[in-house]
Amino acid sequence: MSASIIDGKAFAAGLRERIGVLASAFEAAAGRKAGLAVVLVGEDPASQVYVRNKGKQTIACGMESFEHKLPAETSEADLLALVETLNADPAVDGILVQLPLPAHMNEQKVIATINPDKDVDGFHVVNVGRLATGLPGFVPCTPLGCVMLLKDQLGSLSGLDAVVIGRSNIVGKPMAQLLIAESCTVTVAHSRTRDLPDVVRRADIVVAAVGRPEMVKGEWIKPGATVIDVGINRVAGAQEGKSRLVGDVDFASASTVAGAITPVPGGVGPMTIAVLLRNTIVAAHRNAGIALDESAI
Ligand SMILES: Nc1nc2c(c(=O)[nH]1)N[C@@H](CN(C=O)c1ccc(C(=O)N[C@@H](CCC(=O)O)C(=O)O)cc1)CN2
Repeated sequence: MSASIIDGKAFAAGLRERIGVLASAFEAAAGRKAGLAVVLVGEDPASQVYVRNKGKQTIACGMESFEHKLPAETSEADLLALVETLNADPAVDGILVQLPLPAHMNEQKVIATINPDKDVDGFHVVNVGRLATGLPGFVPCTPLGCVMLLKDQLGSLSGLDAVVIGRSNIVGKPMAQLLIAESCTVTVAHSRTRDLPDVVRRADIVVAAVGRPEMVKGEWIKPGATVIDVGINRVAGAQEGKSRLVGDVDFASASTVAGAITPVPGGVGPMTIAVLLRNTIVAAHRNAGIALDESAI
């Protein structure tokens, strides 16, 4: 292996520490804690773990956690009513509805109901527009976490060739916008891209967010490139009945060619919740009209 391993778990721990300091200062200045409301509909096991971890980490950082767990058969109207209640609650600075939602609910409609200034997931179309036009808003947590890791690793990203594999609203598209804002030359690749290995081979930065286990091979990677693996895929383990997590990148081969690479688990994943807490403390300051140097977090 030649690549250095980008330790997202350690970076996320450092970020949470900085947020903890800001959260105490916010409480002293505002006379209340910053508050994050997380809504879970249904019993998806992975979502239950993520929501539990969000609650625990929110409290550990000195913020207030409001958890709302609704049964899978909750009507869309009831969920929208809860979101409206949270929009109106001054103790709630950030609102997150855990995805995926049950099939009978329209995710876009639910997201559109969240007040954009409490949309700490950055999924509301107003925040999508703000990101695209360079206005202050909220940026989706996973791609913002990827950019934080990239800047920590490389310093300036200006002028670098970046390939984002995947064009989802949650990761691929905002990732491309963020890299453009960092003055990268960005290519967004997807299932219809012709000669993907050749496209990837030109990139100084590769962000893989396709949801296909170990799809990106070492021989696709330009020597010395920085590889960010957003994939979290559970596959069968070596032992019968056991599973293991792998990314969208074939770590074994890619790590012999890349200059730096994120592992799965322990790379991008832990950044998602840490950045959510970052967005929440930012929302709290904005909502309370208290100044904060957001670029320093
Ligand atoms: N409303 C939202 N829903 C979802 C989001 C989101 O950002 N907002 N992202 C994902 C799930 N997610 C947080 O919600 C999340 C995913 C992964 C991790 C993480 O720490 N992963 C670990 C491995 C965890 C494991 O063992 O399974 C890692 O990669 O090291 C945290 C949060 C979808 N829904």
